[in-house]
Amino acid sequence: MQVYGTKVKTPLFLGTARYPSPAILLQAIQTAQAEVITVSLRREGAGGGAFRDLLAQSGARVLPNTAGCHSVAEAITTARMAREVFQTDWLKLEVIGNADSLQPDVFQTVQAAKVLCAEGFKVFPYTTDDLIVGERLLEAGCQVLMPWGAPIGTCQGLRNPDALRAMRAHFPGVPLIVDAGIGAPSHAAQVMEMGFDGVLTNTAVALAGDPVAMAGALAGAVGAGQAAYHAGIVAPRDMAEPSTPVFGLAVLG
Ligand SMILES: CC(=O)[C@@H](O)[C@H](O)COP(=O)(O)O
Repeated sequence: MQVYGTKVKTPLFLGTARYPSPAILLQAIQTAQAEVITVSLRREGAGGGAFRDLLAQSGARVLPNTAGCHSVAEAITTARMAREVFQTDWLKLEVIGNADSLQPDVFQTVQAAKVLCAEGFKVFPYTTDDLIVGERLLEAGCQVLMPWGAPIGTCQGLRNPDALRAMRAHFPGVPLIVDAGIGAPSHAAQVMEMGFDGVLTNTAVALAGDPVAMAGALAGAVGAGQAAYHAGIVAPRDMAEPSTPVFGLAVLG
C-alpha cells in the first residue's frame, strides 16, 4: 500500500503493548516482518530509552499513537509530544469516547484530525465503520482510515463485516486498515479478502500462548487473504452448479 507517499509492503501492523517481555515483542515483530509498529507515548515513557532502543533494533517504522486520550486537547498534546520523542510526523490518532467500550469518539477524532493535519501530522485515525465520519476525516486531511473490526482488546473478529465491505466500496482509492478486535488469523485473512489494505493488531499477538508463533500465523494469514483478493474470489451462489461439465457425457443404454 502507498500511504502518505510511503510504500508499505507488509500489510500487518503490530501494536507493542502487553507482551510478556521486550525480547518476545522484538521476536514477534521480526517474525511478522512488520514494517510498521504502533507505540503509545505512555509506553515509551514507562520503558524509557531502553524501549526505544529495542524498537530501533526491530528496524520497523514507529507509528506513535494517542492511546488512552479522551479529549481533543489531550490527543493534540500527546501527538505533539510524540512527534518530539519519536521524531516522526506519523500519528495513529485515537480519541476514546467511553472507558468501558473503548469506542472512538468520532466527533472529537474529526476535530483533532483537523488540527493535527493542519500542523503537518500524517494522521492515521482510529474510527468506526461510519461512512460519513470517514468522509469528514478525509476532508480534515487524513489520507488513510482505520476502521475498527471490534472493540479494542476483545479479539472478537469483525463484528460488522457488511459495514466494512460498504466502506471498502465507498472509498475505493483510500488506504483502509482494520484496527482493533482481531483475534485470530482467520479474522485477518477475512479483512484482506475484502480488499482492505492492512490490519493492525495487538492483543491477539501479545496475549497469545506463543506470541512469536502467532505473529507468524497472522502474517501468513494476511498474505493469503491479500493474494486471494487479487486472485479474484468466486462469489457464492444460491444454486448448485456442477464443477465437472456434463456436456459431452456418453449416453448409456
Ligand atoms: C495498540 C493499539 O493501537 C490498540 O489500541 C489497537 O487498537 C489494537 O487493538 P487490539 O488490541 O484489539 O488488536
